[in-house]
Amino acid sequence: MSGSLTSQPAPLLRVEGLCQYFKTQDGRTVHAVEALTFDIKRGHTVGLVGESGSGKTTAGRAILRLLEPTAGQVFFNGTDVLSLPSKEMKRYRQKMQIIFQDPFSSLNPRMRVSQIIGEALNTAGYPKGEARKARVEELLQRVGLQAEHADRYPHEFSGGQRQRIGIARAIAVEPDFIVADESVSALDVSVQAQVLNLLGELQRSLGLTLLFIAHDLTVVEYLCDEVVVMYLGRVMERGPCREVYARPRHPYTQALLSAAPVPDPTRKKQRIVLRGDIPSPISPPSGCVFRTRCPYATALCAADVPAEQHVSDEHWVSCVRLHELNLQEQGRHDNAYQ
Ligand SMILES: Nc1ncnc2c1ncn2[C@@H]1O[C@H](COP(=O)(O)OP(=O)(O)OP(=O)(O)O)[C@@H](O)[C@H]1O
Repeated sequence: MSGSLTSQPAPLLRVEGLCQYFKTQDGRTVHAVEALTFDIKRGHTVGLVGESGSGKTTAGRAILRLLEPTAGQVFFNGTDVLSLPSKEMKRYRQKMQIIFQDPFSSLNPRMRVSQIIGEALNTAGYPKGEARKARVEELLQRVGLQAEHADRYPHEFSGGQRQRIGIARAIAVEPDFIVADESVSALDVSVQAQVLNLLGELQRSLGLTLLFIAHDLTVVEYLCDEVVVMYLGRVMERGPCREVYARPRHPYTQALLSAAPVPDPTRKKQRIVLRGDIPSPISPPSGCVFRTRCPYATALCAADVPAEQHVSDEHWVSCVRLHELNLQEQGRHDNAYQ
């Protein structure tokens, strides 16, 4: 969205070495998020992508401290929010909001829209009375609904309208940062596009910083400045969308992009089909977690967890064979022109 900006704003959010484990009933450990590191510049939108089970939702919730992370730090405007006592955290909660995945279960069915949004205004200490009523109406109009919708219950709305109510609730407290968790996936394509446009418009006009959690790579390319690609709890590749989409360097990103539909049918591409299923996060593979499905894996990949390698600008890739694979690609390319 703001990818065309030439100046580089400072990060509003920095996630460092974030780990979120869960214990199963039989005492085993689920490594849902492992050593997650990335940042989001103020006013930027970052897309978090990966297959189902890669840890995206857990990461979003851990960042907002809706879960208590196992390890790591989350700096919001320079403050490590994970180490804040709960009283101080309350103040930060207002600045960091979430739009939930499912517009059907995230709104209390027994509350009118005015109460749902009013509840958010309560937590922000907004005064009651006429001013609040006016604020609710203003928020509804801001998200493309009407003032009279304030008296209705969630079941009286369509999926797209409910999503808009969720967005109004999130922006009611004037946050700086919003996690939007697949906020459009439950909707049909045209409604999805309208909600995406609304999010984009609000991001620009309110100067919001967004973490957009999604399966759909096309949506991320459309909406986001940077992308973080996760697999089995770990980051495989991250960087500016224009760079990662044009030159994906990690075999997993290449496979994901090869499976995404291309809007332009003349841009033909070969689909990379990954073998096997995603392993269990209870016993992730040693070394590179992607190696059991990677077409290029060698014994080297099982040895150590690959360190992130700097490719260009702010483009990082976690693959020990990165340079070797790139040389091979280069060789193929050169041969093709001989
Ligand atoms: N409370 C929990 N207890 C145990 N395991 C959990 C818990 N929450 C998530 N997990 C596991 O953590 C892993 C990551 O789940 P998560 O929902 O974060 O992935 P995701 O990438 O958001 O998937 P999806 O795209 O399907 O929403 C999964 O294996 C999931 O089963």
